[in-house]
Amino acid sequence: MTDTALETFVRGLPKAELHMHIEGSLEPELMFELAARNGVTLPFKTVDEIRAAYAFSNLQDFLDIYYQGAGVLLTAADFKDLALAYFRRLAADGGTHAEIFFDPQTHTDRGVAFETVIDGLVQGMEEAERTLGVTSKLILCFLRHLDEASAFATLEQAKPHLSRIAGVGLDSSEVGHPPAKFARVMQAARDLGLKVVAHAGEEGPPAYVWEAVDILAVDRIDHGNRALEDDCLTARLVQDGTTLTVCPLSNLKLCGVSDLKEHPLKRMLKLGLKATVNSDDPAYFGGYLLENYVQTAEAVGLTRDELVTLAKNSFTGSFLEEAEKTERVAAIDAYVATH
Ligand SMILES: Nc1ncnc2[nH]cnc12
Ligand SMILES: [Zn+2]
Repeated sequence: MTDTALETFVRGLPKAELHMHIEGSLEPELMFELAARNGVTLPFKTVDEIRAAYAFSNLQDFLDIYYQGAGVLLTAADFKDLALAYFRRLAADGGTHAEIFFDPQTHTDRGVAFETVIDGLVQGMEEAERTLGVTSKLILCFLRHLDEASAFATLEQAKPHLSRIAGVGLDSSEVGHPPAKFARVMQAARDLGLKVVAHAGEEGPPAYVWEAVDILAVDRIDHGNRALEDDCLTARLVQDGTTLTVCPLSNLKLCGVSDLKEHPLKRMLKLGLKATVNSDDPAYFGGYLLENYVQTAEAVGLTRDELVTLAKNSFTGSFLEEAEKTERVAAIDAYVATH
């Protein structure tokens, strides 16, 4: 396939995104607009100055600037605008469903009410479904650099809103904060009927992926790249059919791989792992969903069949109802039969 044929094919392929932090979709332009609207002073004067600051050598480098950027989000309207901007980009990329992460502690710790965050996001999600036909679910992430008590307090705040939350996750600084630190709060979330996911093996060792699997009994692993260092763990993930939400451009920007050509996505598929493609924090990592597919396909030489597998995995690995998954996969088959 030529570059444009590849892009056209993937754009038309129905796809879900399962790993995207809504705060990580805050583009510099919207950051300035919200800063002006809310009277927040940014340490940058121009959009170009912000983009120039997006040179990271590891996860922590990125997180420092990402938490600072989120400081412009104050009202429900801000969260709604943020969500809608993301859904418009996703729809333009041929995305039809998203399961988005949000980090309540980033906001409640600076005095923004949990309700403000979730009300705004849900308004954006509802409008996106109405106007763009994009469906979505919310995954509440606990910040793993904070303690268990803070995670429990956040789960308590979430209780009146459980009908709007599909699951809980673990994000932020991985190394030094293993999944076991959150075993009890993740179990409490599961007891409330929530799905459980966790970032693991992004920078952390295979032992953290084992903990996510054995201690948290996760429904999906977010990233999972370093699981490949352990054959036994890889075999377990294949056997369990665990979905990995892989984020190639994020891995490149945070120096998990030094060149996209070295990205393990194709290897994961060949090993039988149920990998998906995702953008993680698209405003910071230089590409939304389509760019992640296309740039990775070009770099590692994904076949048309592999692209179709990735798109199907994004629905079968989602938290949609089984009947809905079947319909979404049928839509992919219908597209592939005619393109
Ligand atoms: N890639 C990532 N890893 C961990 N925490 C995050 N929060 C936002 N993006 C993240
Ligand atoms: Zn992430």
